[in-house]
Amino acid sequence: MSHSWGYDASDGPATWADHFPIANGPRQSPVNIIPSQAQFDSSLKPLKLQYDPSTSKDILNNGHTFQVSFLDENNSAILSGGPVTGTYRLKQFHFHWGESDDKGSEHTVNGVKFPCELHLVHWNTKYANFGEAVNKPDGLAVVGVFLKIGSANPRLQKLLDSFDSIKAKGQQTTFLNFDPKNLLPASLNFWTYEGSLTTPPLYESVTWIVLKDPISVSSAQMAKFRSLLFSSAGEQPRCMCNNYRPPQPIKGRKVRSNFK
Ligand SMILES: NS(=O)(=O)c1ccc2c(c1)[C@H]1CCC[C@H]1[C@@H](c1ccc(O)cc1Cl)N2
Ligand SMILES: [Zn+2]
Repeated sequence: MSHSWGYDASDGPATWADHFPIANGPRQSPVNIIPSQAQFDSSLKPLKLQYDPSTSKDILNNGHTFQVSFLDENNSAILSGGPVTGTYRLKQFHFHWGESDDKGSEHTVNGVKFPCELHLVHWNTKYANFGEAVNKPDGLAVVGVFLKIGSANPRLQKLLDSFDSIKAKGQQTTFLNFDPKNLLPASLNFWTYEGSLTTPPLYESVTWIVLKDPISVSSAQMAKFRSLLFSSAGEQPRCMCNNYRPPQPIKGRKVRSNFK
């Protein structure tokens, strides 16, 4: 039975090292990105994201966030190029957000928090499956996309419309024909660094690819994110928000960019 963890004072990020000592490891995520200290690397290839809407499967409230999972038996939805070698398959995407619009992202830029951050999780096909890849140093590639308060984003609407059926922990519903490409900004300019999962088990297995440009979300749409619950049906309702880990020490790591 894996140890239960959360985001409260009693079980949140400050306590995770008690059961997951890697929390104090050398390549933990997220980090604060300081653009002026990032190194432009002309050898970085353009990021290639080739997604297939027919691979989307379901949407689940897992008690920490909500996630949309994808069929990953073939190379229909893949990431390649950028900082990685080989082909990584899309497994799922999920978000992190705050109780108010002034916080919620995991990565920060010059110390600035965004209200929300999207993570698209991909696993390295040099391994047999996700479970084999998840704890290998080159096992995962996660694309991070910031959400910035602005006009309502119609591309989020299908997600928001499903929230009433996944309000509580453990609730799941089918979620077909969703193209995650629609959640990406126009530019795929990115920062990249070697890091970890941002929640337990905090495996140091992630090549992070954080896009420079945000997508928009309205304040009203953010309020809908906060209608989800950490708690199961029938339990005392607990608002699903502030499900973000704060930036971790960079410990000498270099953040590279594919843009000047
Ligand atoms: N914020 S994030 O993108 O860094 C992040 C953090 C933790 C976890 C996930 C994503 C998801 C997606 C990949 C692993 C999966 C989960 C996990 C970890 C280990 C497992 O053995 C199984 C699962 Cl399902 N935990
Ligand atoms: Zn995440």
